Amino acid sequence: ETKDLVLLNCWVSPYGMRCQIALAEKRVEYEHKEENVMEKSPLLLQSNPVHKKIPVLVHGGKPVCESLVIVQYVDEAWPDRAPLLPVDAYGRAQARFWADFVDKKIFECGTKLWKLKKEAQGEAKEEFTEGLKLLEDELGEKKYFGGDAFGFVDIALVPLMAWFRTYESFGSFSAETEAPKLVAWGKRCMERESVAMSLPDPAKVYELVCFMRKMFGLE
Ligand SMILES: N[C@@H](CCC(=O)N[C@@H](CSO)C(=O)NCC(=O)O)C(=O)O
Repeated sequence: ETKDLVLLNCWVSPYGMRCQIALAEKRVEYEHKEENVMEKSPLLLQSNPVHKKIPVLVHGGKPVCESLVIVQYVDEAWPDRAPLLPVDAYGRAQARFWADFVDKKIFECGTKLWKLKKEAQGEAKEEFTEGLKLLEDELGEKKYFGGDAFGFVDIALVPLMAWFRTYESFGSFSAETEAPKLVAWGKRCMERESVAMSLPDPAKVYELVCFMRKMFGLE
């Protein structure tokens, strides 16, 4: 099982963290291959010729690309334990809707907070904090996004906890002020070993982003 399951990843990627959490929830062993996205390996280029991006899960030599697709694949390939998506069609549709929202309004937007100069950030910052508020409302008083069970939407969003410090710093906002319920939810998720073992130290993420900003001439 271990030899024929490989995750091509990069430790700082919130997308890769999703896959690590899903595999940990399923207690599935796999080989973690760290990629340097500035020097992509032949295996990565061959496994994801379309986007040439990590994460890629290679199962029995067959590549699965796109983090949310990988998480759903993991749920279906190991269906006998730790279900990640709800069983009913409507619950699955809602989970997919919010996971897609997280992609667009949190991570795609969040990237702009550190990749753009202050003056160009305006719209992205608006969209990001608006996204946080909508997620706060969606979570409400629930323990997790799916209710009492940790699941797909939680996995999609929780890598935010490793990036929040970086987004706050370059987006000049306070997570505690903008999204107190999300901060509390993030702490609850971090109590799960599958999450704690998959998320890097936020200070290390911040350090790398500062280095990348210098590399991109943003500082
Ligand atoms: N929609 C995809 C995004 C993956 C991605 O951006 N991967 C980045 C590293 S993490 O920011 C990546 O591989 N970038 C390499 C490149 O853009 O050349 C997913 O959900 O898997």
